[in-house]
Amino acid sequence: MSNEIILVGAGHMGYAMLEGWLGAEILKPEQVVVVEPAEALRDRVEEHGCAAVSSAADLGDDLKPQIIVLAIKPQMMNDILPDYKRFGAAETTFLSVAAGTSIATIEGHTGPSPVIRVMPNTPSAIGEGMLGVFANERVSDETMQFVDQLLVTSGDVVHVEREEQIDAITAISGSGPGYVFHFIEALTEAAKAVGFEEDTALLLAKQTIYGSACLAMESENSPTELRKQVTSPNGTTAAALAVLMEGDAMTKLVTRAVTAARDRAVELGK
Ligand SMILES: NC(=O)c1ccc[n+]([C@@H]2O[C@H](COP(=O)([O-])OP(=O)(O)OC[C@H]3O[C@@H](n4cnc5c(N)ncnc54)[C@H](O)[C@@H]3O)[C@@H](O)[C@H]2O)c1
Ligand code: PRO
Repeated sequence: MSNEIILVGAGHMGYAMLEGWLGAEILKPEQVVVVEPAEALRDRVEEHGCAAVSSAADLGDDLKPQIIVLAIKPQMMNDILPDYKRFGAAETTFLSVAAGTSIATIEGHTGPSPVIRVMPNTPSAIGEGMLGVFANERVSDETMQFVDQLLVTSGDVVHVEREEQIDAITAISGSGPGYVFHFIEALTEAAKAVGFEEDTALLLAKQTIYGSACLAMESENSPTELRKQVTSPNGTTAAALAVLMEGDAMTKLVTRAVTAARDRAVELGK
């Protein structure tokens, strides 16, 4: 079996994953062909030694890829997928990272095909991603093993049993970095409000989130226990948490946000 991969879209997500795969030497540059209309983004992948073309029409007639990675916007799927119909109903597996787009939508264009949905996140760019995976029954064990090998170079991988769980993963870990970056923004603004310059405020916020995330990963204690260890009775943390936890405010707000993201993923799939 060949390991040839066509990567459709080398934007934020497509490029982040490609860098991980090449960096971990799971793939050699000559095994990947990238389809990307933006010239600057083609140049970027060509610097890694990958071939890059601007449209599917420029792909060779004799190409028989093992995997086509779809890293394009969900709103573009219906326009772009017909260009890949010729690879459908063959040995090619379609791997989509698009939010919302269902396997049924993809097979609507390609015909019955092996399809894997992966929901990565942007920390995949530095190998610290969280990735959810769902594969249809047409995906062979051999291809799934190979794809898992690729995906672990981007971070932690969980397989889910039902396709709709990918929408829920999208709302937690797919979009999650956006929530965390917003919390960094908020903490930075708060640091400025209590008197720090921008640079120091940003450092205080980023290192606090980074250190806390590392401790949560490394410690055997739960986040609840770790929170209690920070919180002296009648102390400073207690004063702040009284604001954030009043009426479960933070949990309710985050749950509303996650539900909105999950609902949007469902909507994008329609
Ligand atoms: N960015 C994230 O955090 C994230 C996380 C998980 C999943 N995703 C999913 O990844 C997908 C891509 O998102 P992104 O953030 O990388 O967007 P992006 O805009 O950075 O990348 C999309 C790329 O597709 C290219 N493109 C447009 N038309 C094309 C065509 N006809 N053929 C090939 N390429 C074409 C664009 O030039 C662009 O570089 C989306 O479906 C999104 O839901 C994104
Ligand atoms: N970025 C994509 C979006 O916002 C999908 C998850 C993260 O739609």
